[in-house]
Amino acid sequence: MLKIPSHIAVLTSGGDAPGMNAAIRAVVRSAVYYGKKITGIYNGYEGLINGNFQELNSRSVKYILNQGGTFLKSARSDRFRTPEGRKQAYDNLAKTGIDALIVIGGDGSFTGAKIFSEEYDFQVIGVPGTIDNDLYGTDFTIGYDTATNTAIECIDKIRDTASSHDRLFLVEVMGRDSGFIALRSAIAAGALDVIMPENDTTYDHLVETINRAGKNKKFSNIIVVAEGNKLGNIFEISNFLKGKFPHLDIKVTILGHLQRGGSPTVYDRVLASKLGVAAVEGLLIGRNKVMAGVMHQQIIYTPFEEAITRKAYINPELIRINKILTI
Ligand SMILES: Nc1ncnc2c1ncn2[C@@H]1O[C@H](COP(=O)(O)OP(=O)(O)O)[C@@H](O)[C@H]1O
Ligand SMILES: O=P(O)(O)OC[C@H]1O[C@](O)(COP(=O)(O)O)[C@@H](O)[C@@H]1O
Ligand SMILES: [Mg+2]
Repeated sequence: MLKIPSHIAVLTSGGDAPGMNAAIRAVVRSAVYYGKKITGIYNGYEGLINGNFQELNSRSVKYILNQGGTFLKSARSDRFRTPEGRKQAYDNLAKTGIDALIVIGGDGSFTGAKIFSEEYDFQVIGVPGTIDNDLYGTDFTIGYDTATNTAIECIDKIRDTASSHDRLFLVEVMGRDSGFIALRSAIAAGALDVIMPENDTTYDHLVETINRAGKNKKFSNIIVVAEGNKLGNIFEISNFLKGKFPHLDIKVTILGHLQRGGSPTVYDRVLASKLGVAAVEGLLIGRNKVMAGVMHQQIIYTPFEEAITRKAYINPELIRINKILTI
């Protein structure tokens, strides 16, 4: 028989992402709208284990829609990886009368959520919040659009100085195991090439690309490097290229955590609002162990198992387009 939850909890986990606040707001307001009790858990799974709970109401989430970060704070919790940690987490939920949980996070958070939900037969829904966009079951994750906008704002600035000095810049963007941020920012910023885990770039290919640029009289260039690429770290790549092209002035810039902050874009605010409502409505119709996502403009619920194990799709057409446009 379908058990409808009466008291929902929400937490943010893993790397923070712009738009997480908008998602929390949407969860809290829709829970209130449907007459449910709603509790915020601070510090992700660490707060779940420590009992760091706070009951929320619709006014608790005012003025956060446009704020980066997450007011509930986030954490990476080693204790939640242990059965003892998860037992403590369950005891705290049970003691507080919470009967459903919404986890806003990425692949790691959903792996933990799946294990916890199975261990304790606890109803859990995920909301994809990560700048990496590395989840199957949603076209965009919350934060990805803002992060790429931040990245291209920075790369545009690098472009100015690269052009003044006829330099080659290697720019590292985030993406622990994926090239989504790299590919999208490369296209938007007109980068000469992009090195990411999905395209197995070789040193030979890089040499060929730089030679081609020289022949086509492109004297200032940007190559976007995803941190998770398989060729090597950005300094190794730079040293190799310096050896091959001693006449080129080659510089390295690492954008790093800049990409994780800032006010969310309209796209991320709207996506977070849709997904926060979808998560609560999903719980109310009995969905469990699934992630709410938007694919082709439609809300869909994908089992955690698929969301974390199936590969999020990098569109090879974008790689082809970038090659054509940087001739
Ligand atoms: N195999 C696992 N078992 C239990 N918890 C996990 C597991 N993998 C990840 N988690 C929990 O999820 C948290 C967030 O995962 P992480 O990979 O850091 O971020 P994200 O969710 O953004 O991908 C981890 O710190 C840990 O507490
Ligand atoms: O902030 P930290 O802990 O240094 O982690 C950096 C990692 O987090 C990310 O920014 C986001 O990844 P997650 O959302 O999976 O946590 C990655 O791109 C990056 O590799
Ligand atoms: Mg992740």
